[in-house]
Amino acid sequence: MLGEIKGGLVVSCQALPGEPLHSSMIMGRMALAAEAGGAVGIRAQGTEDILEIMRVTDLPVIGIIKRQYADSDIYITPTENEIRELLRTGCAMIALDATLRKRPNGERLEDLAALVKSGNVLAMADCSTYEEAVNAEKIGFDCVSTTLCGYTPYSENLPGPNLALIRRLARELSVPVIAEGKIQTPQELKAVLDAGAYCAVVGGAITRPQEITARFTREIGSKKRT
Ligand SMILES: CC(=O)N[C@H](C=O)[C@@H](O)[C@H](O)[C@H](O)COP(=O)(O)O
Repeated sequence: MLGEIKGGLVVSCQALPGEPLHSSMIMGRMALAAEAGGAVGIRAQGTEDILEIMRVTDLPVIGIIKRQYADSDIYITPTENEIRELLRTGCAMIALDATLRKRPNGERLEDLAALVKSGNVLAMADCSTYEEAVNAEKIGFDCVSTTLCGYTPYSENLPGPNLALIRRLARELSVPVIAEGKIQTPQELKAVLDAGAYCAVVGGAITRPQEITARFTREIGSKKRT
């Protein structure tokens, strides 16, 4: 599967409860549109969306489940329960928070990576810093991503993708480095690949129309009706 996504664009099709497009049917259609536009893979949240996307497209799916636990800030595939749910979908890769923060139920990252791999599924490490990505490679993840850079209190929070981090990781790690997070334009997509990313994941700029609309309205001063 990693070979299939090399050098390409993976589109993240996610709408959580409370978002305007929250619907498996709509996420399936988003994925179809992404496929028609040349995407090489889809990242999706929740078993219903993943199954619908796998039903309507031929693209490999990176599956996650976002869930909050009271005893931890980690919410992207936080525990072995979410991994077991994802393994049942047959998705090609499972991504999980690979930060070094305390996990729910005191679970250990290395055990979770091993659980993913025990299902013959690739494990993707969502990281926020260089050190986290190095650790993820060491404990056996198949690829690392910059998904959480700017989303942990201690990581560098830039308005766009962190090109310096991508460049450093691509130079120093052996596993593929996937650029994910804050890629807003085709030019930024090109820039992350030029910085050495193996492939890139773009979400909101393609699949969250409320964010796209807000980027336009901000430019002219919003005339939101009350
Ligand atoms: C931090 C976090 O929770 N990121 C989530 C991870 O799955 C998604 O909400 C993002 O949309 C995804 O990472 C793609 O990023 P962007 O939408 O910026 O292109």
